[in-house]
Amino acid sequence: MLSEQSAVVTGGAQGIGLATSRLLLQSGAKVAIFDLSKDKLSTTCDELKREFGTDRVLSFHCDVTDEEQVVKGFALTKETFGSVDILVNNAGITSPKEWKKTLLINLHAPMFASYTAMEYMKGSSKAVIVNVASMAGFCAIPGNESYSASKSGLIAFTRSMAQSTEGIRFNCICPSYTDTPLLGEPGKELDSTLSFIIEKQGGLLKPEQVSEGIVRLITDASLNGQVLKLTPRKGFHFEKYDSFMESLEKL
Ligand SMILES: NC(=O)C1=CN([C@@H]2O[C@H](COP(=O)(O)OP(=O)(O)OC[C@H]3O[C@@H](n4cnc5c(N)ncnc54)[C@H](O)[C@@H]3O)[C@@H](O)[C@H]2O)C=CC1
Ligand SMILES: CCCCCC(=O)/C=C/C=C\C/C=C\C/C=C\CCCC(=O)O
Repeated sequence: MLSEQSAVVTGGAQGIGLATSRLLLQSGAKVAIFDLSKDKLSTTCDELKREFGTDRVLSFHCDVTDEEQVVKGFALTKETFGSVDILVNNAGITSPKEWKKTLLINLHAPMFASYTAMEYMKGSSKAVIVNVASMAGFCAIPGNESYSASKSGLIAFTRSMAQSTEGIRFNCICPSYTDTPLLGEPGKELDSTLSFIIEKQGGLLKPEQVSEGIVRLITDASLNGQVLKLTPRKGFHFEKYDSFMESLEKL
């Protein structure tokens, strides 16, 4: 399905990014993983190389907020795989006290990576960028304003780019709480408020469910500017929007 295509997945060393990298590889793509955690990146990429072949996996250690490193990563991906066709902006953090860092990683970095990728995607007939936002972009989390704002911003960025960019599709996915290390150390009991919230949402999603949605947004060429929500109760459902012109008429 995705053979001859090459993808960059940021934050692909674990969680949703790892599930996405694996599904992309299973679908035939070559995958470059950009991640900050040297150890996890190395363990994950070794495992994926054993499973899918050394020539289909590229490991790139970087901080997505370091613009110079990100440009190097795209250049290396193009040099190694011959093209850059797919970008999944997945790396993200939640850290209520570090609001500037949260905005830098969750919003500024995906925007910079998208602008950079667009340069490397020239000549690709299948170029697509998927941003991993969150239901927090719709349901603002009390006390976690930087996270919620970063995800609302990422949704707006995606929709705006989709309307103004020729030849590259932009979509985003908005999962609710998903079972990954982002929510707490694996194996450790979750914080009681978080456990209560997760019970309210109907349980946790699995990273593999989210990756299925991401790959759908990549492979279905009819999808552009789409915001795909995913929750335990409703499953996949697209947010419905008026066009910009229709919105103006309703102001
Ligand atoms: N787990 C959840 O409940 C949900 C997560 N999301 C979003 O999904 C995305 C992935 O999250 P998870 O897999 O849950 O998180 P995770 O914490 O399990 O994985 C995030 C990965 O990103 C990497 N990373 C973090 N900062 C980085 C940086 N500055 N540069 C490069 N790599 C960096 C980490 O090393 C890690 O490998 C995030 O954008 C998150 O906001 C969205 C909805 C729900
Ligand atoms: C419905 C929103 C789903 C957002 C899921 C997501 O993207 C991941 C977020 C990760 C962490 C949020 C952390 C903690 C939330 C815990 C407490 C909120 C406090 C609520 C309150 O005090 O009322």
